[in-house]
Amino acid sequence: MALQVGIVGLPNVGKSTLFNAVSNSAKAQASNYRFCTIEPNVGLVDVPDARLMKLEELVKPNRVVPTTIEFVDIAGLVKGASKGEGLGNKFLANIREVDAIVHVIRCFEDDNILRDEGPIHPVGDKGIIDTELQLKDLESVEKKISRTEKMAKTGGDPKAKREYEILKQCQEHLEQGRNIRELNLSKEDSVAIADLFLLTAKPVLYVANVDEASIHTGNKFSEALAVAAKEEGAQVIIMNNSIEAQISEMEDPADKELFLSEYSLTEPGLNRLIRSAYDLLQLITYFTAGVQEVRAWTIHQGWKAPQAASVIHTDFEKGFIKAEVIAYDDYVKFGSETAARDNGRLRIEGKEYIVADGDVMHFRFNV
Ligand SMILES: Nc1ncnc2c1ncn2[C@@H]1O[C@H](COP(=O)(O)OP(=O)(O)OP(=O)(O)O)[C@@H](O)[C@H]1O
Ligand SMILES: [Mg+2]
Repeated sequence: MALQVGIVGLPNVGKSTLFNAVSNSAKAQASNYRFCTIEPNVGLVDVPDARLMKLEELVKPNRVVPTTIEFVDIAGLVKGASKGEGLGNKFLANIREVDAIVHVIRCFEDDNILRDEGPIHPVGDKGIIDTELQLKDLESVEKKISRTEKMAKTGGDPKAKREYEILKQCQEHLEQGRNIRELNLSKEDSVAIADLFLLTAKPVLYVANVDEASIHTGNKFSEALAVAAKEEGAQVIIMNNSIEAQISEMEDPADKELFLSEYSLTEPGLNRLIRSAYDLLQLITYFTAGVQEVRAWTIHQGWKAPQAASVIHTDFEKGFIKAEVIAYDDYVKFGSETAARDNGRLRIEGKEYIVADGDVMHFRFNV
């Protein structure tokens, strides 16, 4: 289950620079870390997780497999993109099925970097992109309304009627220039629009792409953006995409350390971004740890043990018997599975167990 994140924004705001940072950072890792470019604009990267490194140290496995996240870079959207202006429209389809959106906003001044929208204006820029995504969604909603209208109005099916009501509600909301995610539709009601993959229903986080001097403090632009983002309960990550791209190009870890310390950074901003995307999607990680392989797996918060097992193999879910679980902290405290077991810290859990972030799991199953 690779989580997919789509990068959107106006032209020339630093989207591809961010994407290159993402792609390079994976390439520059040790050889047992994977990178593949699925398409020129889709990059699969490892999710940085210090716990995985710790488990590697303790278990000394043949290989370590992090969990991954996919980034999709699209061409800059311009005003009118939803109606086919610019290149963006063609690519909007690419982000239909992403799980979350990272919206990059230019928060740096540089006269050499072309900008068609006048002085730097993060909130205005956010508005332009929001509008394009809303118009695109409106198109999808209206198409479905015209498809289902007759049935909802003439048929006696209450489900079709309810769906129609929700669609109308979405239409009205979009026409008012608002995003679908604000509607907070119930799980049940979301079903009515699930097949539309609405862009403004997806969770969003903002990257304030700031100038070098502002990476720790932010600047007046990122502050204005933060106010607007707060209104919609969204997070803003302050970073400098050019610096990120430079960090990611360095292959020698010592060079990287030095570069980071020159900027008084303890880690790349990219790590913060990836972790925030994880939180945004309410994902958690559990581990499997054996001498062959130490591996991180991504699941949704609240998943029970059999469902968690299914990301390894569907047979694990079907034939699930029980799970042996050691909390990450216990594993580290006692240093090995055996020691944790000897100290009574290995639990046997059944089908109803809700997996916790960091659990080290071993599944027993029938085939
Ligand atoms: N924080 C920053 N400070 C200064 N320059 C930056 C910063 N981030 C990116 N740039 C520069 O801005 C230019 C545009 O960046 P990039 O190509 O990543 O934009 P883009 O959003 O992908 O544009 P497009 O929509 O045209 O694909 C590049 O020259 C890049 O080096
Ligand atoms: Mg680009």
